[in-house]
Amino acid sequence: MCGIVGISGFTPVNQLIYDALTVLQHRGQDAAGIATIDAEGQFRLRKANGLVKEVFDTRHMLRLQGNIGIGHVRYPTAGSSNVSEAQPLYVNSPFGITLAHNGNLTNSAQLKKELIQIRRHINTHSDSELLLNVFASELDRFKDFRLTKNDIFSAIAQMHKRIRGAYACVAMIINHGMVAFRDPNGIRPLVIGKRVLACDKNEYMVASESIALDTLGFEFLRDVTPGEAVYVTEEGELFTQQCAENPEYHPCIFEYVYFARPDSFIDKISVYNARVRMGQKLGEKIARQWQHLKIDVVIPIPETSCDIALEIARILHLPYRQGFVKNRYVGRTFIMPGQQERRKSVRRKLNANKAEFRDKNVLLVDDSIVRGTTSEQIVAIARGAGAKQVYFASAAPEISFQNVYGIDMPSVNELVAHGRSVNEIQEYIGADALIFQNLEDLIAAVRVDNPEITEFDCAVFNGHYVTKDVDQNYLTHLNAIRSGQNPSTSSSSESEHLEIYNEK
Ligand SMILES: O=P(O)(O)OC[C@H]1O[C@H](OP(=O)(O)OP(=O)(O)O)[C@H](O)[C@@H]1O
Ligand SMILES: NC(=O)CC[C@H](N)C(=O)O
Ligand SMILES: [Mg+2]
Repeated sequence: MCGIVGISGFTPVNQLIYDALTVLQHRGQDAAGIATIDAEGQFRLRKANGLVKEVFDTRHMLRLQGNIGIGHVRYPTAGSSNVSEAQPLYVNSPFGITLAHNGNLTNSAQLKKELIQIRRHINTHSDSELLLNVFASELDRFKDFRLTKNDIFSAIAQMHKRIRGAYACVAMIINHGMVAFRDPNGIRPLVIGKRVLACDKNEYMVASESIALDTLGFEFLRDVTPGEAVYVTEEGELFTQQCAENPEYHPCIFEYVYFARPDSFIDKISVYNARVRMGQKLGEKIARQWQHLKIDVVIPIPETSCDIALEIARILHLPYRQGFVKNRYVGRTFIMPGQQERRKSVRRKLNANKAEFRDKNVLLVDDSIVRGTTSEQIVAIARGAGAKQVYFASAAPEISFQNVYGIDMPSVNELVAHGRSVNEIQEYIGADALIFQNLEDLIAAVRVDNPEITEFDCAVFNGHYVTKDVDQNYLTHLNAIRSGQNPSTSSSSESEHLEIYNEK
């Protein structure tokens, strides 16, 4: 679940994009990158593996000159974690184009074949490189050196016909400006904002989450709608157009469960309110089904489940206690690459506050159980801290199906709920009782703020893929190519090499 940002302004954007990426860091911890266009019309680019604060030194920031730029934080879902697949990505034909992508394509093999046939070289296993080349090939159909806004919009309309999957993107075209677009199902989020300078000129910003606009002092204008494209010319003029033939609103429900920050609004829905309502629904289910259990205290598993657990405690009239202390210097474990790394990090990240567990029946609450990495260890930690009984509640239903739209769950074998009953999962994680949210309740909890959304992408829970192109063959193939894959990150020497190649 990567984070993307783009700013088209009249003042230097390097620091603004850096700040936006730090706010979007929770969406990707593997690599970060920024590209700008300088006063001579040249791209400046810096990208490497690592957190935003590790990737950009002062010397990089000084080189990232220009009043227009885009940025990316990466959580890989295709190819590898290698720095060659870090974003923004770049092509030099038919124009200099850089692009940053959040999502995952489902017809990559087909696109690659088509691109090779029209003599476009693909150098990595990144689906985003394919997407960029499809965009470039569609722009190549226009022979005038200067593209009009209609040319750009019709190139995106053609892309929507060729590309399947999830994609929220921001790009820059040399001599033209900034372009952003969202796939026809709106699976990944994208918002647009503006700020007005003292000289009365408008600067525009697009980002994965509204919090990036808040932090940078941009006014939230609206969500980019599914299938819609945004074009801000070099002169700062904004144009938007619907480019999909049959757009539908199917945002990914897992953004609300886990990915997005609680203070974001996605498609008019407050992520925080959605989580509180998840807590309410789950609390009510616990009250109905666990009357026989005597719970002493409700304890969240920081950080994402805190808002949910607080509401459960309120519904159950029980105390809420911070039984686990989170090490603030360890990032999100679920989006780390490799199971070994994820396992080790849970213990480094969370430690029990023993006084909250001793001789108590505790209800541990998490937003979701995916591979069971967190829950399995946390139940053992709670017991080690002296808990009598350890009950566990998940605010999301059982995750039994692969994700193909930008969450790294390519293999069902990794999912603890796949092929297991609730009792078996309970046994696997070592809890004394386990309860999951119902899918209808999760959907109801999220939908309240925006009833216009009739169907969310809930594929990980129900196996229904909204792009309608995902069949068992594809899922089996995905399982085979990415099962247990633990892509290595690049060495620092590789990264330096790339840096010299790309940077002024
Ligand atoms: O079953 P698993 O495979 O362990 O995945 C689920 C866990 O991972 C996430 O936490 P994470 O540490 O990524 O981030 P957080 O601090 O935002 O909760 C999520 O909130 C669950 O706690
Ligand atoms: N999580 C994402 O959005 C990943 C984007 C893209 N598929 C990549 O792997 O780089
Ligand atoms: Mg968590």
